[in-house]
Amino acid sequence: MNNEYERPIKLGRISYTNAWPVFHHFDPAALSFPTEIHSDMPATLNRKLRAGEIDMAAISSYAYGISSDTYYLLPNLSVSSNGRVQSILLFLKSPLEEVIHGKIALTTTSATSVNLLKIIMEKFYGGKPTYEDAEPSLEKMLENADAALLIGDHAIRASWTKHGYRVLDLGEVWNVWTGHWMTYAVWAVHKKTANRYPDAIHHIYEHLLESKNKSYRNMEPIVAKALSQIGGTSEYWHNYFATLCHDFGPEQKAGLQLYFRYARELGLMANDVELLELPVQRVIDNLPNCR
Ligand SMILES: C=C(OC1C=C(C(=O)O)C=C[C@H]1O)C(=O)O
Repeated sequence: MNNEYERPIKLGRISYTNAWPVFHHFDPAALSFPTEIHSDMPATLNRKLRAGEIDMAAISSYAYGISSDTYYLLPNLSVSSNGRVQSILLFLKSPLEEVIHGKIALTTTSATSVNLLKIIMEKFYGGKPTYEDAEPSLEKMLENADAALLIGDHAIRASWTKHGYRVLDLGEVWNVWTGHWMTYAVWAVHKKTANRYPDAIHHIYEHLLESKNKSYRNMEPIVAKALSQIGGTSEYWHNYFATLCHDFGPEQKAGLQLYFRYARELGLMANDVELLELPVQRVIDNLPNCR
């Protein structure tokens, strides 16, 4: 162990497939200092990062927004889409006109999408539904709700069942109403950790970016892993990873700032957000992957 570090750096990894292209080739053993990976659902990583139980993580963009003063963003990393995302889905048991004044069950794994849903329901559709947190299980959620929001692999698996419900893709609704990209997750690091261990944090960042670049040069290993762990078809996964974007450039930032503005207007968020990025020690090549 390098004596400069009194403790391991703790890195949170989203357990859903949407983050795999960034993490797949990331190997903590290749680093010259101890790094621990904490895999979890986004909402859990949001809480752990906020509490300082981990140092850096992929978290919900909403969770970044409400605590942006304590974090740096890792440049050029996000989970975004320009339209359909395929894994942020509202399943409608009742007609949309009823849902917007009815009851919606919300997965406990999300923060960005639950607030995106509120923006869509209240600002775009002029509704005022009631919301209820629920474990991510479609049939259970719909037992006493008019609609259910699922994200990530829970949404993907549910979309493959013969459920018979109408489905809204929130990435698509957002894009139709705003014309913007939507960013669901970002990579954040505590400023105090980054200031204390700048070399370590920069190194981890470099490895994450290299992992992403490698994934985008060849998505096959990630598709194969998704097939064996989740199921589905090779075509489905190639299409899913092509739909997502893992960069965080001007277009993604503009979409996210609009989301933050709408969240503030609805009282879902109190503060303005400055997207402050980790100062990089040297320029690292990024293989652009957003279309
Ligand atoms: C595209 C997705 O992005 C995500 C959505 C998140 C949220 O709603 O808080 C958080 C992280 C990502 O998992 C997804 O989960 O399907």
